[in-house]
Amino acid sequence: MADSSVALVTGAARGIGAGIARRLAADGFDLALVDLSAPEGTAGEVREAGRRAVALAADVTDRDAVFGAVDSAVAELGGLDVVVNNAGIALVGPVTDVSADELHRLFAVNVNGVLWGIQAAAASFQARGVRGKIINASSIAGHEGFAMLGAYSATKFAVRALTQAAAKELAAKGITVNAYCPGVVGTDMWVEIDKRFAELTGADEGETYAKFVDGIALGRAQTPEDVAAFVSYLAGPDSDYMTGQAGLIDGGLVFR
Ligand SMILES: NC(=O)C1=CN([C@@H]2O[C@H](COP(=O)(O)OP(=O)(O)OC[C@H]3O[C@@H](n4cnc5c(N)ncnc54)[C@H](O)[C@@H]3O)[C@@H](O)[C@H]2O)C=CC1
Ligand SMILES: CC(=O)C(C)=O
Repeated sequence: MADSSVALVTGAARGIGAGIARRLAADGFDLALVDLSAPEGTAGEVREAGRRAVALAADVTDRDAVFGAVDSAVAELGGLDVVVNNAGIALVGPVTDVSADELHRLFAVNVNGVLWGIQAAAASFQARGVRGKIINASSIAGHEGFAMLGAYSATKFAVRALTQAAAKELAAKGITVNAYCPGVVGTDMWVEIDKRFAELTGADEGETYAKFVDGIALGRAQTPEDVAAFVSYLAGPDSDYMTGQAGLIDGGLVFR
């Protein structure tokens, strides 16, 4: 990888996005970090690792804001080679009860946000003649519909569809598009999922998380670093011949 490679990561303030930022910094990338509020903490970690970082506030549901973040990354860091559309939210509840407002918000973040990121990345790569890489957050829930996570699962299936179609459309330009599909990662998102399961089903707090982790063949919950190691591969030259894939990285939970 060239010394000046730049990656942009959305949802970089915490959890998997922060883990990806730390890993890509260790790989030698400079980082543009995007979240609802500028993720200064993660940017500080990247700088401590010896790489340049800019922290940008943008809501991924806002197409103009996403294009603006990509433009800022290029302007402030002198280029952009990799875009990781990681930001996402969860929604727990039976498919029979999901409201129109909940569904609208969920799709706005998890699907529209990824689509705006693909569009902004593709436009920027093509304008600069960069054979860039676009990497999207799907999930085990993008390969299997999970009870109480049906609407969320639908958004992650949609991310796989966008990944496949964009890969086909952009291959001739030398741009690859892939997705990562984590399993049960011990982030704030899972704290919220577990709490909501408890409220809705009467399970004890911690019980749902423990049950999911129990199903993992490798016998432990996943860390952001486990996910980031796969994203590092997708962002680097070793994955140059891979496009349109949505790879499971889940410790052995969903087998496809
Ligand atoms: N935690 C898990 O077990 C799994 C997570 N994933 C996916 O990985 C991605 C990251 O998940 P986690 O780190 O666990 O989540 P998290 O909830 O810990 O962090 C998500 C980050 O995204 C940001 N964000 C949310 N909405 C945003 C918006 N509209 N614009 C900009 N930033 C926004 C949040 O502020 C937060 O910093 C998500 O797409 C999630 O669906 C997939 C499979 C498993
Ligand atoms: C949060 C998530 O994607 C699952 C299924 O754990």
